[in-house]
Amino acid sequence: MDNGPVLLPVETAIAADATASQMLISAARAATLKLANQRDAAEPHAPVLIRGADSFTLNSARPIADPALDLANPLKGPFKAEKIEWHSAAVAAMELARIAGILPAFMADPENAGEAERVSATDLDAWSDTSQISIATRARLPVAAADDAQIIAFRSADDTREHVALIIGEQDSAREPLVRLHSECLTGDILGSLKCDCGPQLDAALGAMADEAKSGGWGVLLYLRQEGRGIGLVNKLRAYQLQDQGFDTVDANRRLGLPDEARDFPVAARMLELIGVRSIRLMTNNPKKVDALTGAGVIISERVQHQLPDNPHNRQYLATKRDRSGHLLK
Ligand SMILES: Nc1nc2c(ncn2[C@@H]2O[C@H](COP(=O)(O)OP(=O)(O)OP(=O)(O)O)[C@@H](O)[C@H]2O)c(=O)[nH]1
Ligand SMILES: [Zn+2]
Repeated sequence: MDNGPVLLPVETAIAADATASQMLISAARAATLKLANQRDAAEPHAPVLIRGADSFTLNSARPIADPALDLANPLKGPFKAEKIEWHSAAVAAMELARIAGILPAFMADPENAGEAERVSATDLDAWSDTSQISIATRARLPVAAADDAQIIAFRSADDTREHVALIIGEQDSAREPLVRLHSECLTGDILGSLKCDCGPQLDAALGAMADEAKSGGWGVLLYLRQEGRGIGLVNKLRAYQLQDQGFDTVDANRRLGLPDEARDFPVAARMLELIGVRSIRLMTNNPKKVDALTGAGVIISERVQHQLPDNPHNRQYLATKRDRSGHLLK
């Protein structure tokens, strides 16, 4: 890392013989490891540098990195937290781990780790620069909800995630479209998971847009490749495992040392801009989506409630949305 040491990600490292005297982990993880001088766990995604009595190996680092393994591996220690002289590099490393969808844990300045690839904290700025996003292609796409839909795919130079928009009905600049920002949820969208409300919300949004199109209006579904609110599929499933141990959605993410909300909504604003949409009616119960889009220059003339019936498996998830994440749910 520019202005910092070589950092070896514990989850994906293949250098079996690597050892290091220090590890970079999240403040949340440091709090769980009961470090005396840990950073304030109020910012669970913040970096903390730790040293143990012995050098870390990949085998000993893994249970330190992964809270989902805590029940099976009573933790070793003690560890002590040390001052980080390369703080901005450490913050960037935590963010890179989130974007890569891996556990935010690294061996610092490892031996026998092989060749390192140089990265810089400013690489992250290029990654989140929405002006890099452009329309890659469009095609007619008949879907179950509407057989005259059109799909638009987007690409960005520094981001491999391919976001898409589905346009239902005839685009009409004189009329505000009904818009839904849907964040990827493989478990809910594809497998019919009952743990969340994503699948029914997606179907209902497409249905509402089809109804709108029948009465001369139109709709835009933005399908954002920000699985698990931006922490990735594997980390979301780790959070599910922690939820089964009793943590709610917010605390499960935080315990993993990840933000409970890490989606970047400016991406959605840029997609709307590229389609030629400035003013919308937004289907959501989440006031933070409204604020984030408004902040990115989209005019929201109306928030359309988008609440679906609950089930015994997602009742707690929805209650957490309402009680801890500020969703306007009845
Ligand atoms: N980390 C994490 N992500 C989850 C969990 N359950 C669902 N998700 C993700 O949450 C995202 C869905 O959120 P959305 O339906 O867009 O909505 P929202 O911000 O809650 O608000 P609405 O617009 O009102 O639906 C998807 O990316 C899911 O993968 C969970 O338990 N943990
Ligand atoms: Zn879901």
